Amino acid sequence: MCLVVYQLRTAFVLFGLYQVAGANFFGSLEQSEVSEDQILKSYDYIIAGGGQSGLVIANRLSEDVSKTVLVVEYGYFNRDPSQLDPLSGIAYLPRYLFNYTTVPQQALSNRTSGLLAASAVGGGSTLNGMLFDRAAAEDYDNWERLGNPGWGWEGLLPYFKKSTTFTPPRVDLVEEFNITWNVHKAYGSGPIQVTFPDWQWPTLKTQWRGWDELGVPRNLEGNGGDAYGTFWVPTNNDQSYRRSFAVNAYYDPIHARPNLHLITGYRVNKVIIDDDRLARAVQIQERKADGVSSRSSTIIQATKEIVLCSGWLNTPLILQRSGVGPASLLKKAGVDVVVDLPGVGSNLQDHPALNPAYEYHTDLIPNERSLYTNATFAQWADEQWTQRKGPHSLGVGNALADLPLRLVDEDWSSTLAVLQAQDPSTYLPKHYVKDQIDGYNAQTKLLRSTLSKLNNGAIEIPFTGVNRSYVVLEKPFSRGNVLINTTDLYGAPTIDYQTNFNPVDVKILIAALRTYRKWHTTPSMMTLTPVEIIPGANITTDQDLSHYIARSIDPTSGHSCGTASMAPRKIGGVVSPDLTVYGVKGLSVGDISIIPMIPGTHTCSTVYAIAEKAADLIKSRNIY
Ligand SMILES: Cc1cc2nc3c(=O)[nH]c(=O)nc-3n(C[C@H](O)[C@H](O)[C@H](O)COP(=O)(O)OP(=O)(O)OC[C@H]3O[C@@H](n4cnc5c(N)ncnc54)[C@H](O)[C@@H]3O)c2cc1C
Repeated sequence: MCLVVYQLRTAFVLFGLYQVAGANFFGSLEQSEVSEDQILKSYDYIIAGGGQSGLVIANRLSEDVSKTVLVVEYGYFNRDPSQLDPLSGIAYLPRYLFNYTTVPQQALSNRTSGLLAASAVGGGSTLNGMLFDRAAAEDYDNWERLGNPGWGWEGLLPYFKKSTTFTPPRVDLVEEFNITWNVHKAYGSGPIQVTFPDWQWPTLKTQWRGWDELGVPRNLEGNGGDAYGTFWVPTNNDQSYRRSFAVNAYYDPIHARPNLHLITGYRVNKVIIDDDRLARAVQIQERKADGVSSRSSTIIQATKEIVLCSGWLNTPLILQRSGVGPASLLKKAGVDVVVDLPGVGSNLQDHPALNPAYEYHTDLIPNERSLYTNATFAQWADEQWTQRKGPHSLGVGNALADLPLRLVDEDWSSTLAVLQAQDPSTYLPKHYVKDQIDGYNAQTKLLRSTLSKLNNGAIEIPFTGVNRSYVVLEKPFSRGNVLINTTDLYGAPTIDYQTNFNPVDVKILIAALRTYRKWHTTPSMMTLTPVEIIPGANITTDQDLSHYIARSIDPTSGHSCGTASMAPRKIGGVVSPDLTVYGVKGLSVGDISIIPMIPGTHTCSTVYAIAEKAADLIKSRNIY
């Protein structure tokens, strides 16, 4: 009897959805996209945020045609074809980003900073740099060691593979540049296409030799758990070097599913949680250019689960507006406390990055500048690109040096000893309670052990055959936070990275800048006659280097995470290893916020794996 009722209900819902989707096909909205008037009163699953993780989870949950899925996305589609080209990865269009700034960063001469939080269908994957790498196995194993069974490298590898398909580049390029990879170890047959471009600058070979001469070991495949030393990294492009991302890989192929709805230009204001602490519905509201909506808000019910995928910035804000967060903050903001969960919005981490530069006086030709200085070469490059070949297929580059602390800092053991001797509360945000301090202690204990090993990186230096690079802090010890505006719940939040607040971060960065210089003194690099431009060869003392760092470091590489951290509740966690929010039923998080300790990698590939795993976890607890 129950089964019959269930089938009737499902058939009714599917019929309703099919009608709506059919109507969209002839309208201005994309198929599967609905307007507010077409939206149903209730869905099995509601996903807050149609960014990178949201679209993966929407795809997987709607595979079961008996389940209805609604995705609510604040941003809009970006269907401009140029957004698929490799160079789009360095032009972060402001209209697809949230427009907030941080509070003054105390350790950065009180500078404020912009931030990178995507606001578009496909989220970060729609505009990111497309470098497609993963961290060393050790970094994910630390998530598991922190108290998250199933989230180590072995637990994530099937999901890394499930999300990705690798295609080798042309053979002569492979031979000329000694490009290496290991399909079996790293890749599967998933929706995201990855490959190497059709071009590399000749100077890249010199740079590789420089790292060899410095004693940095080469790894054949970084994406198989060995992301340390030097290694090649593919980009998430298809074989015509077009961006392969959450929209064209996970959404477009299934956009006509009748059980899937997507509404764009709407904000999830909050989750409505009943007296039994069951998440029952979301309140959504139309977005307007000036941020003010003319319409009143609408409530949509979820019968199985609400999944927050609004990213590192907005997932904690939605939780806080819903009454889940630090009680003292919520009371100040006039929000009724549903669950006092101090970790919501804390534990913010990113990869602070410096951008030093050299002039190569005897650079190889052609080089990147040839595109502007040599008309014949530029014309040839343009012609090549009409066949989707040549220099324009190269985006952000494909080689990384991921340097273990021991190769960066001669004094590494005393650096780690400084950490051990620290009173952690000195450098943590002032509102941290005991559980959070205990959690931070657990993290630093793991990081001290990890950084004493050679199987992971403390500093990343991408090299692309050009004369400038980034020096990136992979495992920062400073922690920040994202807190709602207590006078206007939808106003600009308080965003504080506390970049370099812990002096150990500065110590490691100084050692890294010196290593970067040392690389330029190797015999191979000296053939380029490099002359330091930024920060400048006259900046040599620790004090001068730390001033340069404070003046110029960018607090973000676009890898912000940790603000709804997966960890035991007694050490400040927000979600359990099954990704459900502590203290609330029917509510989970499936995006980058759940990362407890930032991995030493660009985060896109890791987010695909998290979202794929999240979808399996959600399905497994909602079988009926
Ligand atoms: C500019 C930039 C460059 C990057 N470069 C690289 C790179 O080269 N390589 C790499 O590996 N990684 C890179 N990253 C990181 C990577 O893209 C992100 O870590 C990843 O996309 C995060 O996915 P997510 O699903 O957690 O969040 P997002 O993809 O950001 O999705 C969150 C979505 O939620 C929506 N949203 C927010 N609030 C609400 C609300 N209240 N209601 C409804 N919807 C809401 C947003 O509009 C957004 O679409 C970059 C990121 C950025 C921003």
